[in-house]
Amino acid sequence: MSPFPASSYDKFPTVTVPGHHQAWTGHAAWQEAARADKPVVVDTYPGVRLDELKASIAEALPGHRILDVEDLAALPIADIDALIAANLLTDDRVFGVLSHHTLADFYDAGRLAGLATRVSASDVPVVLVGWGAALVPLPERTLVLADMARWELQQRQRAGAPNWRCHNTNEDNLRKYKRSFFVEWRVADRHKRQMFPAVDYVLDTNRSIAGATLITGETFHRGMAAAAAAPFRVVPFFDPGVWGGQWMKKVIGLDAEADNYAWCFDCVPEENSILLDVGGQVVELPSLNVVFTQPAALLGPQTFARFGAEFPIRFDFLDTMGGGNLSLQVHPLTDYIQDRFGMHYTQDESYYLLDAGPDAVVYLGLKSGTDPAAMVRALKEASDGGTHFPAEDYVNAFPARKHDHFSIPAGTVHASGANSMVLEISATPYIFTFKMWDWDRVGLDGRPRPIHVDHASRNIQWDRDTVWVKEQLLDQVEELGSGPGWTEERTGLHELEFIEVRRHWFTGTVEHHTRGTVNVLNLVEGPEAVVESPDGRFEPFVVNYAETFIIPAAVGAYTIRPHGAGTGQKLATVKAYVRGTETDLPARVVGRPA
Ligand SMILES: O=P(O)(O)OC[C@H]1O[C@@H](O)[C@@H](O)[C@@H](O)[C@@H]1O
Repeated sequence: MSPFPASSYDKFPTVTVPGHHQAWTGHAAWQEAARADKPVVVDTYPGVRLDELKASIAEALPGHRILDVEDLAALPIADIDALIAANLLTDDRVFGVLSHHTLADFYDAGRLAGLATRVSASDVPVVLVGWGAALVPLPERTLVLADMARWELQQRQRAGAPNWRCHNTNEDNLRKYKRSFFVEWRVADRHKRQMFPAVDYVLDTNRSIAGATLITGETFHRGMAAAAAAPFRVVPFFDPGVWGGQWMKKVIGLDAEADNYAWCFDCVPEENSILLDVGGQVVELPSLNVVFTQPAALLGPQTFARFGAEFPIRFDFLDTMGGGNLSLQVHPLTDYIQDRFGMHYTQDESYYLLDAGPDAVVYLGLKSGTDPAAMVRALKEASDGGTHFPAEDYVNAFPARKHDHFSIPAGTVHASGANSMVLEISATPYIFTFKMWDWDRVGLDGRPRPIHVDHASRNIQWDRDTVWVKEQLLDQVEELGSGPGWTEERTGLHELEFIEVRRHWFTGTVEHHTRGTVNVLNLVEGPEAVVESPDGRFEPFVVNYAETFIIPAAVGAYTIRPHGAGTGQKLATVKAYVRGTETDLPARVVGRPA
């Protein structure tokens, strides 16, 4: 294993909103929102602490009447439970079916209309609050979106927060997450997207209600447009796990006292946040807002046409250095994930090794000659009866070295072994892991982690054996071109997957072009590089070792060269994009904003 490289990895990247913009905090925020002589409507993302919010508004605006729209007009939770029962189905702790409800389904339309009448008849100014406050049919209003990133919501759930209007403080976190993932967040994002064109203000409630910062809708939209016009990074988050390791602590500079860190999600815009610098004040918002408000500029017309307002590429880290094996697992085929869970596309993956111990292996594909029935029987016995599953008898273990790239098309049995530092370059879905064997251990909560042998056995592609994996998935690197001070290679992914990955090794300047589609990169070798615009369209953007960064489709031409501590060294980036979405049409023809 190479000594852990030190990195200046930036854990709090920000996007500067150009121009002069104001932000308000505390009482000043509510006074600003109430400035116009109109009812104030504060629509909250589910999970925002409503009691604190109401108390804080009451303190700042003592002359106002505050009406909680949820208490006054939402359906009883038992009725909502009945409506969404089909989405949460079964006893399964993890998997449900994606909801296609709208927030209006969870409300009594008559009561919403009654609230509107009450507001117009009120002799004092009114503030409406709650998830769905914007559904009250008012002729005029000041609309505030109180927003929050999913990652913060998960932390709150782990600390005891219930689901929306539920009394499930002590429920298993996986079940809380399931209700959020399959229902609440789908409905909330659908509702939020409708509000974006009309928002007067956006409130960042990620930290505290008392310290919540307010910006205008115009500042918000400028910030989103700024993100989609230049290279940017989302805010990474780090999570411990049963197999977690020690590498990220040292390289990224995380809490040395923590037991381990397993995951770093540093490009999962669905869950991450983005930091906007608004005149020196930092505002945190879900990075998904960039995807929703700027889909064509960010994704490019062809990726948007194919996926909708959805960021299809996921980069994350899996650190098992000094830790354990991931569960032995398989991901669903597209046909299965659509049929069973209502997802549009599946969890195709790949592991790029940022670093590897001398004993590191990737478990990948079945041993040639494996008898499917015998393997499924052994897995079932192990999960039912607590017997040992001899994984090595059934599954290949290939040595893994730094800079190896393993493709893992859905349906292929796999796991990263201990003592590996993986950069996952995968399709965005991330919870559809069918664990088959968890190496005789329990999860961090002391309970066995959920095992899904039945789902797994319906998805394993039994012909992906030793021979197939060696031919199709190992050592696929192909040199594509070179120039002064650089070479370009294709490292993956397998032809069954939709992501193309190019690696550049360079000592000089490499010319890149988005060709009308979003690029996601990581500096996988060398301490520091700079991304520049040949025609000065964006400020030089410095990236450090192991940082993932997004180049929006609208950027067009950009260059990357060694910089600062990286000057004079041989560096490498990996770059991912959706195959077949590049276009050589001029930008104006493909709809790039002016
Ligand atoms: O099931 P465990 O062991 O936690 O591993 C789960 C991890 O596996 C990897 O292959 C990927 O699918 C990750 O997205 C996932 O988080």
